[in-house]
Amino acid sequence: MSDPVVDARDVTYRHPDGTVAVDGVDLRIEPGTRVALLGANGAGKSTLLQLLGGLLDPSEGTVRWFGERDADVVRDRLSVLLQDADDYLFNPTVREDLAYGPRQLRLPANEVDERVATLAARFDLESLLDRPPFRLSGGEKRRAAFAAALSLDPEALLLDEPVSHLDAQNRRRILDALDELASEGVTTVVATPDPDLVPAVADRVCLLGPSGTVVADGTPREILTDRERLRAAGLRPPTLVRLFGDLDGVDGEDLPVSLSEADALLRRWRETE
Ligand SMILES: Nc1ncnc2c1ncn2[C@@H]1O[C@H](COP(=O)(O)OP(=O)(O)OP(=O)(O)O)[C@@H](O)[C@H]1O
Repeated sequence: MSDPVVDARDVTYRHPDGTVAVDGVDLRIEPGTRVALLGANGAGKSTLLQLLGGLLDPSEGTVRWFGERDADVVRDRLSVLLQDADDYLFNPTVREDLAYGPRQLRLPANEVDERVATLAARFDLESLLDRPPFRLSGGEKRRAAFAAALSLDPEALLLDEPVSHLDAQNRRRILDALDELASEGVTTVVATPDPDLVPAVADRVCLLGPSGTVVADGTPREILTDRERLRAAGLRPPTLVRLFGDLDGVDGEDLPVSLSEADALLRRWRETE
């Protein structure tokens, strides 16, 4: 069996002022899985994502990536996209930002150009390639940063709130890209405070409690229909669960947690009318 993409054991992160942001987390992420780290603001999602991505060293515990103890050895196999797009756009043009990673890997020039062209087409960046990143809108920057994170063709992608504050079209583009990556077998980990987003991006949900611990780990259905547990974690159940869960006779496996499940349920009702 192949090594897990990430294997975190009893990981704790303490800020210099003593604040414990992540507390004793055990988390093993298998290749090809889609995981959501779901938690309220301040729950420790960003800190945990940075620990899992090797950008922060744990105060206690260990993290291994593909079986390795040194994150630098696997840097080109795993990309992390944090919330601030500006962190990923530091070259004079978008084109150079997309080419930066592949050049670092010393890929031949024609392959670098090919990767840039493919990413530009995938994220609708063609007309922006020769612009300086600081002349892009917020949504365009997010698309460019996402493309830059994919420029190394990583086996795993860890993203912090990838669709927050995006309009419907940009949101759709990012979600389509995540679907495509999943179908290619890329492992994705998405940190989000939004239970409504979870069914679109994950098959497994790690629910963070208010104090940096993982309080539940299960399928979207198991986690998103557990209203009590979500409330204890400072979150509201997803809209669909609140809407359909209050109707008589809709419970258990019938309760839709995704739009496609809600659509199927509505169709069944229409047929039996
Ligand atoms: N530099 C810091 N010094 C001390 N405590 C910090 C620092 N940065 C974050 N924290 C604390 O660490 C905890 C976890 O923060 P983190 O940013 O990981 O949470 P989050 O779940 O990503 O939140 P959000 O959804 O608001 O982005 C919070 O209690 C926060 O106040």
